Amino acid sequence: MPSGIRGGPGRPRIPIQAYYSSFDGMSDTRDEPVDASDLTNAGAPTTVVASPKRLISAAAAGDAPRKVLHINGSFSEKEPPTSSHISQSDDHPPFNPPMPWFGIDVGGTLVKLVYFEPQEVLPEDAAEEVEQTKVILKYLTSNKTYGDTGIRDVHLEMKGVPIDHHTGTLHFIRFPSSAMEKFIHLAKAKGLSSLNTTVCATGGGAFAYEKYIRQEMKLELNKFDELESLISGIHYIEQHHPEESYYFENPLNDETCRKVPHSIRDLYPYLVVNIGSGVSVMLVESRTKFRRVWGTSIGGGTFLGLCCLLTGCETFEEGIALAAKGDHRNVDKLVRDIYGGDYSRFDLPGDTVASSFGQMLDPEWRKNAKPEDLARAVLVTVTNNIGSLAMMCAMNAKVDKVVFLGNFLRVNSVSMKQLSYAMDFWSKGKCKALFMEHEGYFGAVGCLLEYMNLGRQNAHHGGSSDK
Ligand SMILES: Nc1ncnc2c1ncn2[C@@H]1O[C@H](COP(=O)(O)OP(=O)(O)OP(=O)(O)O)[C@@H](O)[C@H]1O
Ligand SMILES: CC(C)(CO)[C@@H](O)C(=O)NCCC(=O)O
Repeated sequence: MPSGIRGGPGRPRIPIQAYYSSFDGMSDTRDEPVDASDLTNAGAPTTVVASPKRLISAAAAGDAPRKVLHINGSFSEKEPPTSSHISQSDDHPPFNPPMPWFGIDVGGTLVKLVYFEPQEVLPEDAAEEVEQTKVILKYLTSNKTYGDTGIRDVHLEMKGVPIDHHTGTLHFIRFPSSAMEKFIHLAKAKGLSSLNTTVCATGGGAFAYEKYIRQEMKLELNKFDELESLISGIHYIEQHHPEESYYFENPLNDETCRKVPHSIRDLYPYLVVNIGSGVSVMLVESRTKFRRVWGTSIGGGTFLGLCCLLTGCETFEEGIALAAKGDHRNVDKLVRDIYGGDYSRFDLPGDTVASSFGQMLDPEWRKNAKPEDLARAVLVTVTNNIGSLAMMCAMNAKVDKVVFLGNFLRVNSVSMKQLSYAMDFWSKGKCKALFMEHEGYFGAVGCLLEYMNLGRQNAHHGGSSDK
């Protein structure tokens, strides 16, 4: 069986279309059909690739395969192969996809770009590619900000990490999705489109900007499912960053609260609640098996949108800073505002929110509510709603670990602590809220892994949804 091709005995197979290209020089490819029903006959020496452009850059790098197998289709209906199917120890020859090596996740609010800088000396005979890559590398790594809105999260950088046969540094960069067109022009100006490369992208924007990217940059675009990328990114980062996941001990006590590292490796099953613009909830049952079980439109975008509307703030950071010093009790109606105390019969303490924004029907309360109180009330409303949804999904799936991710949690310890407290309170201590340091970058990491695998497989499939 050629390296990277996995079927797995007993799994249902669906048709695969395949053909060989004989490769005799810089631009000569000839297609020969093969019997795709028996890939074990594929013969040696074969490398599986996705893009004819790769052939040309492989020739430039001096590692062109004699024959190339192009595959369209899936390997199995139930378990599509992803980067996570291919372990670091797979016995296959080193494969170098064209540089630069990055994955990009174009979300509803933010674009996340993860760039892999290899430690190794780049091959001499790919001089042009290397030179251009160096220009891009220098631009990315010598700056911490790009234009008006691009930011490199230096504190998240990961050094000495392996991807496939390479070791290097992962850089984490983000900018608003509204700057996507500007980014495309900047990338073009930095010479990205002159490289023989394929761009791998995930997130809704990979679809929305597909035509524009193809037109402007004349690059091949490979789109990957955002949730599949997210899950494989989680597995990868968890494996290579020792204190990635953690929980909060004593979340609501400022003096004793502390972050406690807690690995989620092989702790299946667990829920992943990704809080981006909207919220997706996934049940992860094994390294290769997950499904989207629920979602809600009341997410990070809701917080930011309502916060801008109610307080006049302009940025997420401003909104979070306001919320941090506000008091939601000046806006929300509590159980004790209705009962005069606890509603003991059903275990509802008096300080539980009975009605979010419930005091705002009174003109006097409205007059007294400060912008920071309103910001806090929006944050509490959105966070509580996500928490109770996560709790119901956890109960339904009978899991006791819920991993909360997404950029809504960036610089937002208020929500993380509140989620920790709420999960613990509602589950009577049975359910634990976990968090991860690389918050919103997992989709982009998964996409990078797909890119690094592009040479060995050409699969693109999403998880299922049973909402
Ligand atoms: N600098 C920022 N600018 C805007 N929003 C931010 C910023 N930092 C954190 N956020 C929060 O993160 C959310 C976006 O999170 P994330 O990047 O994970 O999702 P997305 O990919 O843009 O959205 P989706 O997955 O729904 O398409 C915003 O809605 C906001 O609440
Ligand atoms: C549409 C996506 C998946 C885009 O990332 C996300 O914003 C989301 O899960 N929104 C919630 C949609 C819903 O299930 O109601």
